[in-house]
Amino acid sequence: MRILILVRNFIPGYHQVINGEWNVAGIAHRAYDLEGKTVGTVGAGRIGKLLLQRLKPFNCNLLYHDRLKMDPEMESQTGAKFEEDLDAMLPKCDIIVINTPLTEKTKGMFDKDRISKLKKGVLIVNNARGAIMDTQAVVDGCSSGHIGGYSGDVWYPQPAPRDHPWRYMPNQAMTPHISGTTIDAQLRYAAGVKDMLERYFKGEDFPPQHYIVKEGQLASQYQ
Ligand SMILES: NC(=O)C1=CN([C@@H]2O[C@H](COP(=O)(O)OP(=O)(O)OC[C@H]3O[C@@H](n4cnc5c(N)ncnc54)[C@H](O)[C@@H]3O)[C@@H](O)[C@H]2O)C=CC1
Repeated sequence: MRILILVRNFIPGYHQVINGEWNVAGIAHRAYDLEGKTVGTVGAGRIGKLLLQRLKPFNCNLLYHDRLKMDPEMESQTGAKFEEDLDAMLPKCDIIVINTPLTEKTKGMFDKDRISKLKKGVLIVNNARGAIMDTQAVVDGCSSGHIGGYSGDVWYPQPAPRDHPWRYMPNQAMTPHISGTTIDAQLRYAAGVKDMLERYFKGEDFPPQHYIVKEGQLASQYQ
């Protein structure tokens, strides 16, 4: 949703409607097709893989960077190419989507230097964690136009204070932290919590993917 909102320049069109305006050229000069664009995901775990599957019908050139290569079946199903070197992948991307956890390694991953090496006009979607970005570097990139659009629902800190600069930078399509909180998702959380509590009181282990810390050790994807 956020990729489409940015690539089609949706938000200014929505504001024109509210403001009683009608200026098609004012939207179109910054609107593009998603087809044919290079989209790279940083992180291809559960969400990154679902994203690649959903992007497949848009006929993009799909790239992914992760600590781990996906299984060959998923690679051939999505057509996504593995990029071992993050800094080799990023400058190829028209659109970058961040899907890694916040860890000691990903904190501040998108700093001024890294952003300066991205394609001019790059679109960035970050629903992962706000602190993966250097806040001011994103503001500067959006203000200069080096970043063509930034969208996400995660901020640092949260709740975002009224004077958080991402509220006021140009070309942003931000929301509060809403991605995981549909009514359907809340039913899944409730069922998941019930299942884990039942297992806990029976003295059973949880499914391995549900551990964040086990016996004092962070799960590998958070290290
Ligand atoms: N905005 C929201 O409402 C939500 C945000 N999230 C965020 O999205 C993140 C991803 O979620 P999932 O896909 O479920 O997690 P996941 O654990 O399935 O996938 C994370 C992937 O990131 C990779 N990774 C970790 N550190 C890396 C590094 N330094 N370099 C490259 N790759 C690295 C891991 O190998 C793994 O494949 C979560 O950690 C969470 O922060 C998740 C759900 C809702």
